[in-house]
Amino acid sequence: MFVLVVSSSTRVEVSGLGSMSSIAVSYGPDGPVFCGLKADGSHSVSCYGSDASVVYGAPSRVPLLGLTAGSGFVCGLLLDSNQPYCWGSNPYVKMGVPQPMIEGAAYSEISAGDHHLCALRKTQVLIDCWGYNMTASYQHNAAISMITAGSVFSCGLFLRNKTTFCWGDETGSGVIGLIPRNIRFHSISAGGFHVCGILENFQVFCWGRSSGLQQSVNLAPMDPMVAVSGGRFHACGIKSFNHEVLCWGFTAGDSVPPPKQAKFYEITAGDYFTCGVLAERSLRAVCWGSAGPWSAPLAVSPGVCSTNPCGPGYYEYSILSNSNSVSKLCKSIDSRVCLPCSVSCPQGTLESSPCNSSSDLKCEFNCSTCNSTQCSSFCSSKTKHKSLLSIQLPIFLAELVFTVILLLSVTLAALFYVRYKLRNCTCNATTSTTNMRSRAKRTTTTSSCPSSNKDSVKIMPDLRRAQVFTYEELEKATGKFKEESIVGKGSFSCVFKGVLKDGTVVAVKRAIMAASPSPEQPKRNSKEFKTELDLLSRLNHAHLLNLLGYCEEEGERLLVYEFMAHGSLYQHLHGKDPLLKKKLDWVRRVTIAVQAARGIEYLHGYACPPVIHRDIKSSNILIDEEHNARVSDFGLSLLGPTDSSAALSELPAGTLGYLDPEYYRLHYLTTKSDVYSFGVLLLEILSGRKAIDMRYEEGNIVEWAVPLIKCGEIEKVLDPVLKKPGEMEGLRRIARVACKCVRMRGKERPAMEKVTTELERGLAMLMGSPREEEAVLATEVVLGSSRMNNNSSNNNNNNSGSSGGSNNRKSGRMMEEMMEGMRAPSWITFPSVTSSQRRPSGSEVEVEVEMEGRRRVVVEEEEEEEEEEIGPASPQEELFLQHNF
Ligand SMILES: Nc1ncnc2c1ncn2[C@@H]1O[C@H](COP(=O)(O)OP(=O)(O)OP(=O)(O)O)[C@@H](O)[C@H]1O
Repeated sequence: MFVLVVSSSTRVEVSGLGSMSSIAVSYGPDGPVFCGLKADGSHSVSCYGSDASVVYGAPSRVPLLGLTAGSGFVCGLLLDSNQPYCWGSNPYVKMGVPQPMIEGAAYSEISAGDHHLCALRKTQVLIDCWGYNMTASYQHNAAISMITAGSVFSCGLFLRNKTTFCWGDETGSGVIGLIPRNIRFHSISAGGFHVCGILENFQVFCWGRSSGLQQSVNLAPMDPMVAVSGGRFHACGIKSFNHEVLCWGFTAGDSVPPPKQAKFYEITAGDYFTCGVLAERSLRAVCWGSAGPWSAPLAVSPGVCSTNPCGPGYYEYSILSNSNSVSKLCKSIDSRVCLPCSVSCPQGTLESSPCNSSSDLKCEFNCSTCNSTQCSSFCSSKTKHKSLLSIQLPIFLAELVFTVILLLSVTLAALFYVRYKLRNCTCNATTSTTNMRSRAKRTTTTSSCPSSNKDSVKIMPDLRRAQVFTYEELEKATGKFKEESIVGKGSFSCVFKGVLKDGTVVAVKRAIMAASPSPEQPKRNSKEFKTELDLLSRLNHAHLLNLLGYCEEEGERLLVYEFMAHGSLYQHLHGKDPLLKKKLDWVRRVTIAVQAARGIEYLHGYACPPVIHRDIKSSNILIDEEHNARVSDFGLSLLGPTDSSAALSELPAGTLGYLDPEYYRLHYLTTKSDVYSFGVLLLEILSGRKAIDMRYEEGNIVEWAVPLIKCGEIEKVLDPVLKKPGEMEGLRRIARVACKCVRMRGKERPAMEKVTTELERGLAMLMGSPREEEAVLATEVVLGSSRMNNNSSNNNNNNSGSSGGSNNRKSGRMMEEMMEGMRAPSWITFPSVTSSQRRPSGSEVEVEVEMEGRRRVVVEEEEEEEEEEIGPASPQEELFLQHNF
């Protein structure tokens, strides 16, 4: 039966910049993060977004009652002890349980502002606050029903007389002086510099100062609301009439509007970003506003669990799961989520069943007074349905059976045909592999990319290598994309581990999709998906992540990669397990750096036109089963101009801390922007610190490490968890090259090939090579296992005895042994596959180019790069860095 659940309600809900809810949005310099309590009764939290300290710091196994968030941090109310627990980073709020914590204190509600957190004691007359300008206990004479926090202030609502009170910093907001003394509220929700409340007639009233903005947040719409939530300069509410969201106040230019015609149970706002739980069976969360993740691939609880019975005007939320049992949202049997009842049906509809303790009011169209197309189609389908049942049912059933049989036979025939075709394909596998290899070989040998004849040497898109998977196959492989299969999350995607039918272990990257067809985000996801698919199917290198296939079905976009058993370098350096970091000794770290450098060098030097990755960072360096590094995540990559020294004018994209200042400031993008990011990565590897880590006085790794390295104090930079190596020269060399990579001017940074050479020498010294110049070769054998073209070295390499695949494998094993501490007895040098392919610098070189079936020799000249010392940053540059990082 058609059921329409709409209309106004007797109860109101609030959650805002910092009110407690089942969902929360943190904001701040590292971007917004959405966190939500899962709808599976576990009370565990999951977070999605760009601020790694919030996303990865979330206590996913600790049960929480509710959430609130501020600038760069999220806090949950612990289910067991009723004390707050915060994670993320904020200089004013202590992460973990905030301190000082009064022994035995138990709280019923928490609410966070920009840099503070307040909690209402269960006794309801005492509020404890922690953080910027607010650390104190506030005693009241009357019971308080709820609290909420704005940017630098907090407010509460008295239970009995329903008036409000606020405290904290009045500057900028004026909320304290402007409190409406005689107005009674159902509830209140503070935003950045304002407070909005729902009056007893369900209309919204806001006060505060809107900082001179034209779209004043104080001008709330007239529509009655069941929930309201305040952002920095805006507020959003759920309309009581149809549960759709309405936002008002200031919105940034690039803002995604709230989804149209979507109904919500709950909403919460960050600063310029708002999220809500959809009032549908999926209980998905969707977000809108500026930046951020646009939806979360999990069901989120529509409200906070309470031990109190749902009073009059509420109904207990329950939903039938697939197995027809009621799915549980709360851990304890005595707890429940109470949602407000709708009290009347919208115009043109009639009440079909009233709100009771277990279900909301249900309405359906009144077929006798139909005046909308929606109503007409509902009524006509109802009539048709009736007549079908009475007259046409037997015919309909016969037709149905016939169609099913027909479909089954067609499907079976198709299946047999595909199987037959596939059986025929198996014997061609070697041939196609050989073809692939020869294609890859061509890719490498066309490295010089001469501008005179650029079209003829371009790598043509070749999507044949990427297999097309069906959604069903990947769903099966990942156990229906279950939570336990998630191995990582990015800002716009979730990565799942999966096992294909043939036993291949794969990583499946699933784009997090916007529920609303907002103009910007789906385009962006789709663009990143296409870029990654297009680039990865053209590129082939031992140190680039291999794409196995993709699936694009009904709006789902999935990429399938080789599975990287040891996760990302970020997880090793900054993950929860400190042992992982310790295990990554100097040789392993530098090995990973060399391998990543090789992958990037390939993108810059051999792909034609060159590829600029634009998002080099430790979470995009993955580590495979054999501990080899692979560069991943080509979603932001761009094809550069054929002349690799020329620049593109692109709006900056990437990750803060790794972004090239020249690109960030001037939108001047060249391959040297990747060199800058790689320099930051090198400093991260050497120091074990994050690119930006606000726990330190100097939070920016470049600002902190470069002066120390330049003063010769490299020991102060090296990761304290590792013992200093006996021979420091290798690491010194690497630190120096890192400094060169992060020079302010792109032109002054070395090209990737130089960086790789320097790193290889550093690694050789670290491993005790007697002669640094020779040492390069030994590492290349380990690191440069050229899966792409095992024999391509023959072109330029005279010493071909060890360049074959088996020798590579053998030497790879030997190196692995060495890396495991079982070093080979003496220094071993092998001719290098990779260096022979590399475009040499500083001399006249001959590069063989194969074009249109003909071979020709291109003579290329390159200038020797000057090895100048790193000059100090100019005052303007320093100012720029301080300002931006
Ligand atoms: N092929 C893979 N094998 C194993 N783990 C993977 C694989 N690809 C990605 N991951 C894991 O998933 C995480 C997320 O990857 P993803 O590329 O989506 O995002 P990211 O680069 O970390 O972040 P962002 O998208 O914000 O730049 C990675 O950091 C890594 O831990």
